[in-house]
Order: sequence, then structure tokens, then C-alpha cells
Amino acid sequence: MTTSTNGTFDRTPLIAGNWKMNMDHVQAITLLQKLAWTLDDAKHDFGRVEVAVFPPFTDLRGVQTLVAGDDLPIAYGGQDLSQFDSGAYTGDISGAFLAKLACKYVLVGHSERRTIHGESDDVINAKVKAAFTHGLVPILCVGEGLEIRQAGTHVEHTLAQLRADVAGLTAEQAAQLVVAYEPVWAIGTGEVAGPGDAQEMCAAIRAEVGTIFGDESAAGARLLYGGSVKAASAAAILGEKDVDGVLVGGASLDAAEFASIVRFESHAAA
Ligand SMILES: O=C(CO)COP(=O)(O)O
Repeated sequence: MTTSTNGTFDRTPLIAGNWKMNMDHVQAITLLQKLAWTLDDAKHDFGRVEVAVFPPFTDLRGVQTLVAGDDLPIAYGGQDLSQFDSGAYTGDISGAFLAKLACKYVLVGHSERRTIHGESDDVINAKVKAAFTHGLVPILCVGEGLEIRQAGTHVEHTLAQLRADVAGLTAEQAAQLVVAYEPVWAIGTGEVAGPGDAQEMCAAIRAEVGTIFGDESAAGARLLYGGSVKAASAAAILGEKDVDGVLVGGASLDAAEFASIVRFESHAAA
């Protein structure tokens, strides 16, 4: 079913920038404006390659105002959401609040949430469901640590995470799902998994989505790679047939570098 080459995609590629805990609400506007100008100058076709940013919560209202005011074709979302809808959950953010700010996406289960905040697969599964409840598309992050990679059990490990995190979804929900494979050993380390590693895992994830939910869901779900992606490495990774996009951390804080990742097809052709 997947016959994509660098020129033809079965699914719209998604280039997503996770700003993590960087950029206050003033800096966020400057970065987003710069990104929009750079992509506009390059005559980027947003229908062909979708762009999304994930700023800190405190930036989202400003981002919404800029995107709506200037009619920017850039999607945005939260870096996390609560598994609950509302109530006595100090410090948490409801998916309802993100939806009200016109967020399209929300990151769920990023490895930094799993490790620093101890989020379990049960919690992440509840958050994935909460995202759908509020009309948000979850970008579910999965991936193994260095020890598991060295032991050679990374595919099993990542698929076990996936199964636990998507349990109970409908086939329709699974078809809309975005899954980001982020090997923890490649995040912020400069260590990039090779295009072959990204393809190996994305193919395994797609097959697993097919086994659980059926072929249509497997054909619809978009699978991203994340971990030290830069403009220089993006095109080769995105040339793999089961890789439908990238989730970029550090390099998304530089408008020119991130725009260059969005424009990966121009590198591939060069
Ligand atoms: O965690 C990541 C994106 O969510 C990857 O971060 P880096 O691109 O900084 O390695």
C-alpha cells in the first residue's frame, strides 16, 4: 500500500516542532513570525507538507492570536494534557482548554513526561483517549532507551508501549492517530538513528496498528521519527516509505533551520 518516494506521499507529511520548555510568550511570537516569513518567502505549499509547533502552555493564547490574525497555515498544539476533563488537578491542563485555543494536536507520552514525571502507559492511554474526547489529534510518543537498544529488544519494547497506549481506541481513531518514534538515546544527544532504524520501527508500528485495528487504520495513521533531527539529516529520514514526518526538538527553536527541515524536498532533489 505504501508506495511513497521522495516525490509522492500516501499521507501528508507532518513536520512538528516541539519547543519543550523554551520560549516565553514574547519570544514565541518572534519565532513563529520568523518561521512564517521564511516559509512564505520560500513559497511553501502547506497543503503538501503540514507544519505544526508545540509551544509551552503559556504561549498558546499568543500563538492563537497570531495564527488567526495573520491567517497563518501553521497548526499548533500543547505538549501534554490531563487525562481528566476538569476539577481538582492543580497544575494540569484540560484538553478542553487546548481545544478552546484551537489547538489541532497534542503531544502525549513524550519520553520526558515518562521519565521526569513518571507517566505510566495507563496514564498515557487515558490521555490519548482524553485527546480524542476533546477533538484533538494525539501525537503519541514511543521509543526505547539505550540499554534496550543495546540488548536488541527495541522493536518488542516499543510495540509493547504502543499496544498499551492505544488500547481501547476505535479503528477510526487509530486511522487519525500520529505516532512519533523517539528513541530516547537519540533525543538531544546529537545521536541520530539512521534512516534505516527509523524505517524499521515505523514499519513495525504500522504493521502493529494494522494487526490491532485493520488495514485502513494502518494506512491512515501517520508515523514520525524524532531525535536530533536537523536539516542535514531530515531528507534521508523522510525518504523512507513508512516515515510520514519528523518531531523536532532543538532544531525547531531556530526558524531558518526548522524551515529548512520543512523544505526537505528541496534538499532531496539537490
Ligand atoms: O524530543 C524530541 C522531540 O520531541 C527530540 O528532541 P531533539 O530534536 O532536541 O533531539
